[in-house]
Order: sequence, then C-alpha cells, then structure tokens
Amino acid sequence: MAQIQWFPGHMAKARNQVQEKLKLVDLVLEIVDSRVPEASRNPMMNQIVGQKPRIMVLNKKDLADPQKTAEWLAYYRKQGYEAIAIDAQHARRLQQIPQLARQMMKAKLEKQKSRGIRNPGLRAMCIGIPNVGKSTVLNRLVKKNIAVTGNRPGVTKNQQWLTADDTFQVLDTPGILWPKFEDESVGNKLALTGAIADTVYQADTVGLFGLTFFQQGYPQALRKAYGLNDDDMAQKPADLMIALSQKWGYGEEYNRAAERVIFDARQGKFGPFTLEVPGDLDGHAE
Ligand SMILES: Nc1nc2c(ncn2[C@@H]2O[C@H](COP(=O)(O)OP(=O)(O)OP(=O)(O)O)[C@@H](O)[C@H]2O)c(=O)[nH]1
Repeated sequence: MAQIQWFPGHMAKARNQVQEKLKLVDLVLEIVDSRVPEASRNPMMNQIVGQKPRIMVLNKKDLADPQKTAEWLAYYRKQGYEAIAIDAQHARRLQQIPQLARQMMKAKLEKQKSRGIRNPGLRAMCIGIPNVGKSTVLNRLVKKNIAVTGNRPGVTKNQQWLTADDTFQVLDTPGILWPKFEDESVGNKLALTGAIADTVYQADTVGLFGLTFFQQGYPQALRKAYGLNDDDMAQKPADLMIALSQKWGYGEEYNRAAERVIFDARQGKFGPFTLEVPGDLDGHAE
C-alpha cells in the first residue's frame, strides 16, 4: 500500500501528472472500492477529469454487500456514467471493460473508421486513490505485459501502453490521486477498509467505528464471528469493545481489541459489507 502523505504540494503535483496524461487518452477508468464507493473517490475528480468519458469501476466487489453494490451501480448510471462492478483480484481477464468502453465510444470509433483508420482503437488510463486496486485492474486487463511506445503525433515519447486487445490499450502506470479527508467518517471508512496508512489514524477510534457499524448494519455477522449472545449485542458499542477486550485477554488494552476488529473486518471475518449507500449522499452533492 502506498504510504503517501498528502501535503498540498504533493496534491498539486499528482493533479498535474494526471492532467498531463489525460491528454493522451480517450477515456478514464475511475477505480473505487465497492465497500466505500464515494469515500474512496478523489474529491476533485470531476474537475480534474472534466468532460473526458469515464467508466466508474467498482472494484473489490467480492468484499462488498452485493445488494448495495447494485444500488451504487444504479446511482452512478443515473448520474450519467457507465459503471461496472468487478473483482480484479480473482478475475483473470477483465474483458467487460474494453467491451463497455467500445459500446460507450461507438461514435468515436465509427468516426475513426470513416476517416479510413484501419484499426480504430481506444486508449484509457486508470485513476484512483491509493489501494483501491488500480495496479491489479491494470494487470488483469492486459494480455501480457506488452509495452508499446506511444507513436501518435504529440504523444510523450516512451509512453508505455499495455494492450488489452486489438482495439484497447491502457497506460502502463495508473494515476494516483489523494483521498477525501473532509470529515471524520470518511477517514474512518477509509481506515477500516485499509485505504489509508495505518500510521495516520487512531486504531481505537476506527475500531469502535467498525464495531458500531457492524453491530447496527450486520448484527448477525458480528454475532456469529465473535460468538456473541443477545445481552452482548444489546450493549453500547464502547461497552461491547470493553467486553471483547476482556474476552480476548487484552484486559484494559482496548486498543488491541480495536485493532483486532479492524483486522477482522479487512480479512472478511464479518462477510462482505458496504459502509455507505447512495442515500447517505442526500444533500451532499458535489
Ligand atoms: N479482495 C480483493 N482484493 C483486491 C481486489 N483488487 C485488488 N485487491 C487487493 O487490494 C490491494 C491493493 O491493490 P493494488 O492493485 O496494489 O492497489 P493500487 O490502487 O494500485 O494501490 P497503490 O499502489 O497503493 O496506489 C492488494 O492487496 C490487492 O491484492 C479485488 O477485486 N478484490
């Protein structure tokens, strides 16, 4: 996981790098984590990408609640994006992405054809915050690591392209942008899913956030994972954390119990989960 500390200078540099590369591509694959699709988006994505066609790629769908993933896909489509949910880790080839891109960019491809271009093609780049799976998507998208040097006029020399198929290429390096830090709940969500470095959050806060979330949102999963009874489940989250700490032999080192909850959530001990739904965004439009 990238351990980037995002100071304003780094953000400006990241933005410039992405915008430079955007000039080379026809479309953007915006990679997000299906468990936290909004919290794992860069806050300035719309300004940075502008009008460039975009596919929302909800990655890590194997870790997310399928019903909520379906809600998110519907939400993004309603916003006018193409959207797809994938599990890049376990899928060998992600052919749906080039197929979707071709459907979406049909007019452009036809225009190329009518201009006499024999092999009309599309070029894309992956963009996202650290740890959403950009590199995994890239690697699963392409056949082998065949790097092709950019040979379009005006294209940066030595720009490497990876070939997904005859008509679809991806830039070999993903664009990395910073996550949202605007409110505590976003920070907690990103920390719980592992998108931000362990050094920049308080485990006790994030662990309690997680325990509260699972107690309310996925009570059966929590009950089963930790062998809890009705009385345990009726406790306030902070009291439950204390009880768990004692049960696990950590005594008053509640911190360790909190760390264990975070670890278990990331490992999938509570099953697939999604920390936010489109309804949470009401009144928070970009
Ligand atoms: N379960 C699951 N894990 C995934 C999936 N895609 C990626 N991962 C895992 O998520 C972690 C981050 O993946 P990367 O591809 O390195 O993410 P990245 O966005 O390139 O990360 P940075 O290099 O930090 O910017 C790795 O441990 C991957 O194995 C997925 O679809 N499902």
